[in-house]
Amino acid sequence: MPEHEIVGAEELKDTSDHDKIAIETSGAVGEVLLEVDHVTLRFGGVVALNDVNFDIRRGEILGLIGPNGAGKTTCFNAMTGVYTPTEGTIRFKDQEIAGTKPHRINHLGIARTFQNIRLFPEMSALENVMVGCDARHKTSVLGVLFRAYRVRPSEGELPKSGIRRSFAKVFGISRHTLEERAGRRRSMELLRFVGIADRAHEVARNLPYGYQRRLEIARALATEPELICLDEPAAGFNPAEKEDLMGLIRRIRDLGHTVLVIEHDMKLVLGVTDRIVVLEFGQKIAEGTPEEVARNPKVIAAYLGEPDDAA
Ligand SMILES: Nc1ncnc2c1ncn2[C@@H]1O[C@H](COP(=O)(O)OP(=O)(O)OP(=O)(O)O)[C@@H](O)[C@H]1O
Repeated sequence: MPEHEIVGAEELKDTSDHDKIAIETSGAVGEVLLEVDHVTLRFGGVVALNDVNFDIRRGEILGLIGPNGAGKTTCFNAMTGVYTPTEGTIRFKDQEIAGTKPHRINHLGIARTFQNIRLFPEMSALENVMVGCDARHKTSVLGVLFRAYRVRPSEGELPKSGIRRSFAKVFGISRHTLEERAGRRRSMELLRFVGIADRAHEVARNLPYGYQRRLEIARALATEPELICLDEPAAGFNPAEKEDLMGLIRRIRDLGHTVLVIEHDMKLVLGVTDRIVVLEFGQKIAEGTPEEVARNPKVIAAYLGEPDDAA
């Protein structure tokens, strides 16, 4: 008898229950969550980041903007363990993370999406998100193989009736099974949350572009990150899709996540962020509220000559 639950039509209704996917945060809104402390990063002779300094505060939506080649992606990569700063450091929840491996940083509570979508193309949308949920599971490989670690299920976790129910009552249910069921339910909830639950069982490579972008976000959210970094989430979106994305970014924050967003679309950045940090040629040239940044002469000068991006 399969231990997995089959997701039925009932679960495909677009009625995301935010309480089920909200995260528990370990600090107060407004306190410093991540600190980029005088970071310099060189690639040979290229100084991609030059003494960059800023904070991300818990509960905010922070925009990281700048013209092409300003150092935004390099900054993301330094925060998520892809690159180690040449000088300076990065702290997350007061812990130094510069030079820490990406999977460890993810475990500490930072997730990201990529400029170029990176999904498991042959897996379904639901499975892609379940991979993210798996990252939070406690069961070891041996525990999974032998289903050795059994726990006493709550009433809601027991099979509805029959011999399986009696068996589970006496012998318990393997922790792996319970974790997998919870992961599947949570993944489905996340697909509803980002608005793509109607195609949960389609392989990722067959999904329309906008669905793939949202799927990447759902997968990142599945790891329950306190900080989620979105790298150009609106790339390739039309105006209506950008409007929807702004709503989604706000709802992600409302779940308890802090959001960092790199984006070229100024209308979106100015419309959705609480604060903005501006880079140019690897240096921070401005920081402030969207209104402050929009009227900063250095920012205006940096964007002159890039009329397409400033559209
Ligand atoms: N792996 C690398 N090796 C060498 N130089 C690099 C590497 N990654 C980035 N750079 C250089 O560092 C600088 C900053 O690049 P980065 O990709 O961080 O900018 P960006 O602001 O994200 O630009 P875009 O908006 O075009 O994505 C650029 O001059 C780029 O050529």
